[in-house]
This record gives sequence, C-alpha cells and structure tokens, in this order.
Amino acid sequence: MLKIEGLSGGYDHRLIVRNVSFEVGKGEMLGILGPNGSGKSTLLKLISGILPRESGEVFIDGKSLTSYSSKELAKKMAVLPQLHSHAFSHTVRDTVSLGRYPHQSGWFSSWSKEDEAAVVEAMKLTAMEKYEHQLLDLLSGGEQQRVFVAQALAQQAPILLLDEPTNHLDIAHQKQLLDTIKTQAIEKGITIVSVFHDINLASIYCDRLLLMDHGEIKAIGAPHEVVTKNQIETVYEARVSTNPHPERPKPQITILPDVNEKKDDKRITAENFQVTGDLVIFQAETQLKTWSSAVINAGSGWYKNFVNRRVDANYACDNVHEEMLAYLANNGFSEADTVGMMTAVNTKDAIIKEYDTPFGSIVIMVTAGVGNAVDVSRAHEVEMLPAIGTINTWIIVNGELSDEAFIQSVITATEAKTKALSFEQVKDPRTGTIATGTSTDSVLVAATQRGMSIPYAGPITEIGKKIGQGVYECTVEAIQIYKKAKGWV
Ligand SMILES: Nc1ncnc2c1ncn2[C@@H]1O[C@H](COP(=O)(O)OP(=O)(O)OP(=O)(O)O)[C@@H](O)[C@H]1O
Repeated sequence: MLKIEGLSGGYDHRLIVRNVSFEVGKGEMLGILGPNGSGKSTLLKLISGILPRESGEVFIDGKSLTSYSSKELAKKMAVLPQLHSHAFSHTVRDTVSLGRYPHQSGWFSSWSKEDEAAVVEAMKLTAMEKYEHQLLDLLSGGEQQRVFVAQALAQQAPILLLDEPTNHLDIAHQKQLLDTIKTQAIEKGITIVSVFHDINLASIYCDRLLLMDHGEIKAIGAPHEVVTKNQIETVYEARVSTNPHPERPKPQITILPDVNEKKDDKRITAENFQVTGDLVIFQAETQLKTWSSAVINAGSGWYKNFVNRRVDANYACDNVHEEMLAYLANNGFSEADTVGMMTAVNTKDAIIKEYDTPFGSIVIMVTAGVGNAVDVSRAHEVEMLPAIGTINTWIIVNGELSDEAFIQSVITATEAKTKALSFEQVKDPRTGTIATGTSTDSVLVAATQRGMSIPYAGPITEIGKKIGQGVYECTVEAIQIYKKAKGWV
C-alpha cells in the first residue's frame, strides 16, 4: 500500500531524515515514536510530499508519489498536520467540508450526497456534530484538534497520515479518537501512519512501531519488540520500566524519577503488628510494594494497611468483596491503602515472628485453620465447596525485592507451609492423605523496597532460607494452637 525507500530530506539542504525505508500494509496502523527533534514530523512531511525529498522514493500502490497529481494524491492520502495555535474564522462544518476538496470536479464544484454524508459521518466519529456551526477559534485546543481529524476523515482517503492526533485531548477523547481511527483501519482497511508522543498509547493502538533517533530508524517492529526498556532508555535518555498492559499484549512504560521523596528508613518489626480478637493489623508508615492473593487489592500494588479479619466459620455472603470493603471502611481502612484477607481462626492465635538476615530482616505472620485441608494432588478426585478455614501467610520484607524475588518468595513460602502440614500430619478428610494446604489459602509478600536489593528469594538465598524456616515454624506453631483449640490434641 505505502512503501518508503531510502527516504532522506530536511530543510535548506540540512538533512534531518536519513535513509528511511519501511512498508505499511492495507489496514495497518504504524506509529512513529522518537524524542523531540528526532525527525518524526519531517518524515511525515516527506512522505506526504509537503516537503521535497533529497533522495529516496515514496510509493503508493506501487506508483511513485511524484506520478500523482495533487488532487489524485489527496484522494489517496489525507494528512493531519501538527496543530499550532492559529486564529480560525471558519465554522466547524466548513472546515470539515474542506476535506472533500479532492472529490469536487469542474469549475463550479457541486456538493454531492456523498460529500454531505462524509462530512456528517466525520463530525459524528469525532463527536463534533453538536459544534457544527461554531467558529473554530471559539473552541478549545482539543476540540479544534478533533475538527482537523474530522477533516482528514472526511477526505475518505485510503491512507491517513497523522501528526500527534491526540495532542490536546483528555484521556476520554484520546481513547474515543484512537478507537475511531483504529476502527477505520480494521473495518475500512485504511492504512494509518501516525506520530505519537505518548509511547503507551502508540503501543496500545498500533500494529507496529517505528522508533526514530536523530533522523534514522532505531527500531521497527511490533510494540513488544520496540518498546523495550533498553531501547526506550537509550533513545529518550530517560530511566523507565516496562510493564504489561492489563488486557492486551502491548507493553507500557513508566517513568522512573531520579528525585527522592522523603526518606523513611524505619525498619519494620513484629512490634508494629496489632492483634485483637477480630483482626491482625499491620500499618506501615509508607506504602510497601505488595503481591498477594487477598480478598481486597489482590495482585500487585503499593499499600500501607494490611488486615487479616476474623469472620465466623459459617460466614456466607453474596458479594464477599463488597461486604469486606464495607467492613474495612467502617473500621477506618480505605480501599486505596489496604490489603484485606479473611480467616475463621481466632486472630489472637496469629503467630508473628521476626527473622534477621545479613541484608536486614523479615517479619512473618501466619494464621492457620486446617478444617478445610486439601491434598492438592488428589483434589480432582473429589467434589469440594469453598469454605472458610484457611492458612493466611504474610511475609514483610525490609529490603528491595525484584519481581523474581517476589514470585520466589511465594514459592518458598508455599513449600514451607506444605512441609509444616506434613510434619503436623494434617490430612485431607476426603482422601485421607496428607494435605498440602487448605481450599482457600492466601499469601502476601510486601517489601519496603528500601535498603539492600534482593534479586532472588529461592531456598538457597539468604532471604529464602529465612522465609523457609520462618513460614515453616510459624505454620507448625499455628496448626498446633488450632488443633488444641479444636480439642484435636
Ligand atoms: N520548518 C523548519 N525549518 C527548519 N528546520 C526545521 C523545520 N522544522 C523542523 N526543523 C528541524 O528539524 C528537526 C526535526 O524536527 P521535527 O519537527 O521533524 O522533529 P519531531 O521529531 O517531529 O519533534 P517533536 O517531537 O518536537 O515534534 C529539528 O531539529 C527542527 O529544528
């Protein structure tokens, strides 16, 4: 559809874009990324022919750009230039209608039904119909931007070149506009080449990305091939981390600041835990990076309050999440700051111990109810209903855990818990075999992310050894108390 071959060019013979080659297929959306001044807009101008090229070729449907008349070219390619602040005295409708220019013929151009329909549709797609008769200079920057996108859409060209289409738009309108543009690509097979400043938006919406650096292509490929920590840090000269998008296989980046906020070097100890008949609470002064399978705020995040709530053994509720949130709110714990778990065990029986390691220390908290014990290797043989009676394990780390170390902590803790159940000869009542856990166990690992960095937490690392020993000891002790309370021993 669109083929760029060895394209070079710039201003007054100063080369800005150098030897750029790539192809974009029908219905494909290609995003152009790169730091300020890297030549993104210049590349777009060279592709559209607005700027004469120094060397190289642009082909549309196999034909050189130069072989098209300007009107023929406008039927093939619509361009949204970078928006600058100008005073506009046209109405929205008139401005969008200008997009129909290549479709007019003769000296006295006639306004056809198709022209009208294209203008109305473009205004609708950009949610600008209600401003139809407004003068452009009375609109906000974001609204003006949408008018020019509408103008480009009204052109109904099979290729759309966009320079920062989401400039000035709030997030709702960014989403709306990019959903609209992407839909044009998917449903109408329109080929889109768009400059983006927002790496995350480009990653979400584009099929491929082209990363410019000093006028040259640094990388081109699928978003996960281009948006890598290394490449983005090198080209933009900024510290970033990459994270998965929650719904799509499109990487997202986060800026890592180099300014330090208020330092908190306080070490977390067992003394920081409060235990009542209903709750085990740990409240940190600043948020800890947390991974858990809790009822409230499971997954990863940064939280200050950690609550293990005792509920009745017959606790039943249609919406556990909502009920638990209401409970937490009544007790002064906000959802934004709190990880919440449940247990049927008397929270006074929680085992909380502190372990020193060469890098710092960890605090472990375990509540164990084993009425619901399960041998996971045989769970497929029997019908089981979820029930309260659970082992909740918390590991609070004074140190900086890597992602691997978070996951390894969970593995190490789980193995230690299973070993404790085996030592205590806790059996799955359905199969009569040694249980590996209960049906609703939860685990939480939270780290201060200050102090020494801990890359690994497997069983032979210093932290892994303490997690193994600590979770085992705490779980054994908690099970023994539980057995006594139940009159089993
Ligand atoms: N009209 C012009 N005349 C002369 N030089 C220009 C002109 N427009 C841009 N340049 C120069 O070309 C270089 C690349 O500019 P360009 O606008 O292509 O970068 P960009 O990657 O789009 O940047 P930004 O992210 O800031 O929009 C810059 O050094 C700029 O100063």
